[in-house]
Amino acid sequence: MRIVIALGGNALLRRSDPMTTEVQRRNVRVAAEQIAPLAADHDLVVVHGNGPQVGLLSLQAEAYRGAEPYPLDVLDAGTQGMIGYLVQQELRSLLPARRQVATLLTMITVDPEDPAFAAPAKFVGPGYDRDAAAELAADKGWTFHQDGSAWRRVVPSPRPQRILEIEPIRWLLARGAVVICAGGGGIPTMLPASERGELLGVEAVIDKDHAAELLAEDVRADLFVMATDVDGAYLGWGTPEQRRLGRVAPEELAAHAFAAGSMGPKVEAAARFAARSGRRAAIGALADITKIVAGEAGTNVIARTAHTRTAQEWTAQPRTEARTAEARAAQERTAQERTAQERTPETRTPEARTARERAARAPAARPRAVPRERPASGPGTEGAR
Ligand SMILES: Nc1ncnc2c1ncn2[C@@H]1O[C@H](COP(=O)(O)OP(=O)(O)O)[C@@H](O)[C@H]1O
Ligand SMILES: NC(=O)OP(=O)(O)O
Repeated sequence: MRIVIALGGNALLRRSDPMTTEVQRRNVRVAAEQIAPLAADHDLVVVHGNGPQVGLLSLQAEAYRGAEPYPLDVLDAGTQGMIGYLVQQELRSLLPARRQVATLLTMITVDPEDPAFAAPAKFVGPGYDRDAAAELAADKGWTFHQDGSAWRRVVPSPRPQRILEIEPIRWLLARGAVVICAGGGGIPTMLPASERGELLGVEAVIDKDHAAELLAEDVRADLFVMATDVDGAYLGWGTPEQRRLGRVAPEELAAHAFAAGSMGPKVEAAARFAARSGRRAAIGALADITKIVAGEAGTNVIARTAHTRTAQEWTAQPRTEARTAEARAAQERTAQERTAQERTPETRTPEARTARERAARAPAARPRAVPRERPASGPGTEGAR
């Protein structure tokens, strides 16, 4: 089987854990011990979260006054290296020497018009008590939402559209490597308005469950597993009546509400994958990965209509390729429109040309206008996670 496994950032750094390298390594080792035995029989792609880690890097960046803090896209890239390194190292230590493990920096495109830019919802960094969160919000202009009993910073989390490195990911898989990619949901990236324009990083953190789902479709995974710090998706979560879902169809999940920024994206990603692929998606505890793969643990999302999906439908164009084709067609249309405008005498003036060029650049320029949640005045008082 080909399996995409998404490891939760909160599972790698649990809320009660101190945010140290050693603690993360210990948690990564738990994950690696679960994943390594699967590598003998399966193609494996590992995606990791970065919520706690990217927030911590941001706090550290804010503490140094000698330079502008690094933007979130750069910090996202940092977490791909940092966490990817730990996962790669721990897996290599457990796998036979001949089995290659590779971590790939992965950029994923997002839509500048995504409504998520106006409604930050992705939890990052440590948890605070209410007063400490209010102080940081006032000091740095950050937004905080309640996450369980703690308050955590939230940042925009636009939907992933296209995985720019999908080809190298497939090359590595075809050569038998265990691939660690799309870490932290990928580095959010804006496509240029024209083929030759520059790619731009975006101040955001993509949800790694949505990114992993896109990836699972793009690599034609047989199974998509989201491993986190709970043993499944619960109905009535946090109430005395809470009940874990065992096996469920995607359309049944749509009838229930799940928490935005945590279980919500997992449930949505699982339902989407199961419905589109006819294959199984599962949500469960990091320590249970082997059992989840065997279908013996977690919340398993399986389409009722799986048998009606033909192999031909599932082998049709993957989403990233479909988006690429759409984007190319849009670029060609824009180029044709521009050529037509240039042929029109009244648009040939320098002013008209400048306005047109500005308009062409506008979508790509937008992410720079996404509020940078700053300024800073030293590190905040952190509560326990
Ligand atoms: N309905 C629910 N069922 C189970 N867990 C839930 C539910 N609603 C919210 N949660 C929370 O979701 C968390 C897992 O999501 P998240 O923190 O985003 O995980 P990760 O970072 O590991 O991907 C759990 O620790 C739990 O506190
Ligand atoms: N990027 C992301 O979704 O990270 P978490 O899994 O840590 O929330």
